[in-house]
Amino acid sequence: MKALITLRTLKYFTSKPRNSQPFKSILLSHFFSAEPERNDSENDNSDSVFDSSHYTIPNIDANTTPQELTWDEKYRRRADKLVFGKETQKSKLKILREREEEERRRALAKALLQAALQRPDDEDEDEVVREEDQKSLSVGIIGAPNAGKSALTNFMVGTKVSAVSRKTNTTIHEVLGIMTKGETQICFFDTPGLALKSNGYPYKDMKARVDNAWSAIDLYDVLMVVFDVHRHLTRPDSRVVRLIERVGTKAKTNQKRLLCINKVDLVEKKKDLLKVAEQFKDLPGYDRCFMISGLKGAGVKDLIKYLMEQAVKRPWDEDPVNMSEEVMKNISLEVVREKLLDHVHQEIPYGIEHRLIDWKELQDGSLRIEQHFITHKLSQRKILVGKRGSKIGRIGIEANEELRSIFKKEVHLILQVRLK
Ligand SMILES: Nc1nc2c(ncn2[C@@H]2O[C@H](COP(=O)(O)OP(=O)(O)OP(=O)(O)O)[C@@H](O)[C@H]2O)c(=O)[nH]1
Repeated sequence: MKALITLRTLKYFTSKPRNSQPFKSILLSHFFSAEPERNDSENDNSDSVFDSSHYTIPNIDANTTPQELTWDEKYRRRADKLVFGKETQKSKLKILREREEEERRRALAKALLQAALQRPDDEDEDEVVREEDQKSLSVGIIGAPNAGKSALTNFMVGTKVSAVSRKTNTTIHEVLGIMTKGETQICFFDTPGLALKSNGYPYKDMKARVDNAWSAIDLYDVLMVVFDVHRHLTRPDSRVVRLIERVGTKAKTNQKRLLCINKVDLVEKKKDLLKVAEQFKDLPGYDRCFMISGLKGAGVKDLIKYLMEQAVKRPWDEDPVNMSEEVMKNISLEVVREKLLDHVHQEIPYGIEHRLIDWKELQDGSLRIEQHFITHKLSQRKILVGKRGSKIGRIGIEANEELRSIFKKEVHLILQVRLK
């Protein structure tokens, strides 16, 4: 009888709606971690590969309806009657129905939550704007490492375009983020963090990287300097003030420059913010100063409004409905990199080569993405792979789930850790 109850309980969970997968995931992960220990030799690559098809990933489709129970109701009633008697059978069925109802309620609540979280701008997406009506603006975002450039870009664009993490210099290349609203399209360029000496000029060893960033900034219609006000109030850095001053003194008459005093949410005493505003109020070369929190969104609406007003009549650079493949590829790299940084706390991610190896749209509309981490140290490979592939597996599961929700399609992510 116990066996029958267990069987029925298991059957209940496995016949639950698709959006209640975590239980299955727990089961699978338990089975996975119970695998016999394998030999982690240099040539044994089996545990260094994460393949999303081996894992169950929660379905995020809001329209998912609970699946029907697969066991025929007639046989269920007969079996329950024989085993439990009439009354018990009724109450068991009642419990099952209540659970189903609860699942349905949860699915509905989730769908409502998703609808509420959707940006109102999404309504504009299907509108076709004639080329002669289109307006464009290019915005370069510049600032000291960790100032919050990536978080602000992500907030404005609405998708993950840049890896956000607690470590500095996480932005490894320029990533384009696009915001299209009505007739206006704004392209954001996220520049790598600039490390500066106290005179406001770059260190020699960083020169190539920094020169790149500096030479690009003249090309933008608007240049936004992002500045971490919390850091300024707690651990002031003269290099950052010099960076702000230096950008202001660069002569370029038709380029608008903005100062974004960021992370205001971290400042407890608001009068401290006034002091900072006072300090920068007569700064030459800047058109506007905004107090914002790029992470929480405070003040970002005003900033976007200002940017929309600066847009000029010029055809859009990007198709607003379909993300260009190049942007999607960058997003896939950034999302995986962000998960890597979340799970590997040592400095090693910076020494590891991270490459997109394959990108294919499959016949069923899903995406097959293969990325490799390449290292020349066996010790680094071991850290990345984790015990019996647990670390690379976790990175893969989380990245896969996020990519599915960004691209709104099935993603088959394959990650591999290789030795050079
Ligand atoms: N509280 C708070 N934290 C923020 C805000 N903006 C960014 N952060 C955090 O600050 C850290 C750095 O943010 P990033 O967006 O990666 O900074 P970045 O300027 O792009 O950094 P680099 O890539 O190193 O140049 C992350 O931990 C963010 O979550 C903000 O407005 N408020």
